[in-house]
Amino acid sequence: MFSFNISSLLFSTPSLTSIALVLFITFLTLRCLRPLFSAAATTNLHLPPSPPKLPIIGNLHQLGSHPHRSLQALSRRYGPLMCLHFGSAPILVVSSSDGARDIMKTHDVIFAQRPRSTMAERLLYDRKDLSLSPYGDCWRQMRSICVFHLLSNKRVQSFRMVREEEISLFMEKIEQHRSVDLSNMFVVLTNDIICRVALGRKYSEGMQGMKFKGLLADLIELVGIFDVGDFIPSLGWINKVTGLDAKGERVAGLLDEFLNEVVEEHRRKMEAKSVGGGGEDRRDFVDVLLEIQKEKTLGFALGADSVKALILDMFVGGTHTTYMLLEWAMIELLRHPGAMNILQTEVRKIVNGKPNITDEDLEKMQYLRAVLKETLRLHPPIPILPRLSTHDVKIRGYDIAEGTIVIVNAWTIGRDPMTWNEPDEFKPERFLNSSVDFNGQDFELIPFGAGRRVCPGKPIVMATTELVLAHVVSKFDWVLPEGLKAEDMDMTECTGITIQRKVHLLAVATPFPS
Ligand code: HEM
Repeated sequence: MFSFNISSLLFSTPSLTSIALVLFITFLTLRCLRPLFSAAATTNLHLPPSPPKLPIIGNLHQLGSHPHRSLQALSRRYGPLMCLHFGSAPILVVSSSDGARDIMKTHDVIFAQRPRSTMAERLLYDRKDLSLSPYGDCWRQMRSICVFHLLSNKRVQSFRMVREEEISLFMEKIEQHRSVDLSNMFVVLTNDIICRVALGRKYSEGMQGMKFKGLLADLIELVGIFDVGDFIPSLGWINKVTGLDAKGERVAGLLDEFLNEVVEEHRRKMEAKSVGGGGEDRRDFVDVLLEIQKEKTLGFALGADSVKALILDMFVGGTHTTYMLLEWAMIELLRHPGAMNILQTEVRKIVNGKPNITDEDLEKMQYLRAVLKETLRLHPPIPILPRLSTHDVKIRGYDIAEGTIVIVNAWTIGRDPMTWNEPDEFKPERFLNSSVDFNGQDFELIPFGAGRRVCPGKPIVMATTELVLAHVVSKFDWVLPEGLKAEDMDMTECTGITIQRKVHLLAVATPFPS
């Protein structure tokens, strides 16, 4: 996604070649002259070390197809705080837990902003959601809705039956087929759970289901896309030529249509006083948001676009990430039969043949929690965390200017040899007698981020993944398909800014006890 070739993009369309050439030369000239004017202002600044950069694109060419890995390699050379340029935009890359603490704790208010993304703003109602909302009153309101009304422990608890029903269907499918594509199955499971929790029902079958599935895939792809125009505005026109702008418009329009229908359906039910089948605990996210909107209980008006934007946040933040965590956990367990064995022994002993796994059972499963932590340390689904500085500030003696984009590389931090023993090895045991947690207080493990912008979805993630994994490993024994050895598993990651394995995880299940 990041490894594009600027010259081929510029000159691939013959009819635009001459315009492109003029723009290119004008921009290049301006770029070359600019340092002459700005040098005087910057000479007294103490800036972090920087790799040499190219005209126009800066260091973009160094990001490669796996930015978290390329940034790790660069940080080994230039240090845990380094300055890159994406086009002309300065980017501070943070690759140590100390640096992350400075950004996300000591100076959290200064870095509580997100960098702008034209595509994500188009899809998420011009930042009326939570994840892109500029830090301020509006963000605070969206955040409180998410933390207290949608994703609180109490609300997550209220959806236990949904999780149990979906997991039970998932287990039936495994029982029927035995030889399964676990990647696909985890995608369907996490989508179905979030659909029922957020929208009140599943959208996985029939034409409507197909349409929604396609739209969701487009949304996730587009939100994560690297938009060259955000960093080199004079090249923004490329998106028109490649069709990216048109695709963004089309997907935003279709999603809006879909969400309008969902909201209308919920309104009609509310008017008929049959919300979610009765009882406060059965309300889905749309019900809760419409009630807040109607009753103005929070002391501010919640706009129609904010309701739809928040729903999309739940899908963008909630589906892909949760499925990736489950997939990586199973990949690592299949590659490490010793760890799988310890986990199965723990879970089976606690479950003790009961059909259901309770919250009290999960509480006792320490190795299960250690497996999930170790998976998130090695494979944080969102490896690089974006922030933006709103003031000039000194970090570790370096001057960081207002408007600098900051990338905290959670992936590199999770594999820092100064912090972790054998950092590239999968060893859940390291967390058994350790107080290190991923709650945003321990900066050596920040898969959910930290500070004001920390992920609000952690309670629902843990409630879902612990229950799924406990079921999957206690009720079945697992092996790789015949002929595939654990050491030969292809661990190549997909290109892009999330960490996903390229090939699907196929595995064979045998019921336990057999
Ligand atoms: C394994 C699963 C997940 C992981 C690893 C994850 C990770 C993250 C990370 C790293 C951030 C940025 C934090 C920062 O900048 O400090 C974030 C933000 C966010 N996440 Fe998650 N997330 C997960 C699941 C979820 C779920 C299930 C939801 C909702 C249903 C969700 C909703 C959000 C939202 C709304 C934000 C933006 C918060 C803000 O800007 O104030 N996430 N997540």
